[in-house]
Amino acid sequence: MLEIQELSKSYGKHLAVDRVSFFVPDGQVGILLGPNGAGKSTIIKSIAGLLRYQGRIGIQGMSARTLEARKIFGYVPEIPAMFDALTVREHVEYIRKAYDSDITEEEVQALFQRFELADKQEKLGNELSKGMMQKVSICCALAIKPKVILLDEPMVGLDPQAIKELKKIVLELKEQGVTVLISTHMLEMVEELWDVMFVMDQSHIIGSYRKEDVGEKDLDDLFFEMTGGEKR
Ligand SMILES: Nc1ncnc2c1ncn2[C@@H]1O[C@H](COP(=O)(O)OP(=O)(O)OP(=O)(O)O)[C@@H](O)[C@H]1O
Repeated sequence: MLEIQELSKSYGKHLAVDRVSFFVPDGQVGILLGPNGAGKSTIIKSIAGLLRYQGRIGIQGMSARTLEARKIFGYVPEIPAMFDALTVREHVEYIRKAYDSDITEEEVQALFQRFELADKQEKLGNELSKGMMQKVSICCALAIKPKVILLDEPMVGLDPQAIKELKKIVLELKEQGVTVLISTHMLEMVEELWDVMFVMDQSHIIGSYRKEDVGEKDLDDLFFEMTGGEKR
């Protein structure tokens, strides 16, 4: 589970996230949906421990600042960061060791197969395309076998096959009871995945929905109603 209480973050005088609170239960997919600059990445980076913030972030009931909490969550940043001198395989190996993960070699190979990285395992970080880096970054986060996973705009830069695979993986994680938080500005990317949706605009959550309450209503209509925009 992921619990955010009164999270605020300023960059200098600019308040990027203003007293945001939300909760994603075990085995559910939460979506942070909003336009560019709404504050989604700032929330995700705060949860990942990359920023100083005000408020409380709980992961499985523990403060996100604790080592115990950090050991059980995976994070896929918006912009993947690779080690230039490590191969694809070594990236995953590094994470496996750092997190003392019990992921097996077979499971690592299965992940590489799913993301079409099996024949790229010996390529170095600085020899990868942007999309390949994104795939390695996803494999690294999954190699932790996390209880909570944060995916910041994960579909951007991925090819259609990888998007399909990632969506399948998100549904599998959900089945396993993992808590997933995905940020996106593209509603159509998460339509079949979400359980709880937090719509953000200008540093705030302006509305939240649970899938069971929305029923058959058109999500686009709800979203544009809330943000005051026009439907495409
Ligand atoms: N390092 C930074 N220094 C100063 N301002 C920042 C910094 N990072 C983000 N901001 C500002 O904070 C606000 C929220 O940015 P954030 O990246 O969280 O938005 P976002 O919803 O993730 O947007 P996008 O969809 O474009 O990734 C924006 O106004 C942005 O300009």
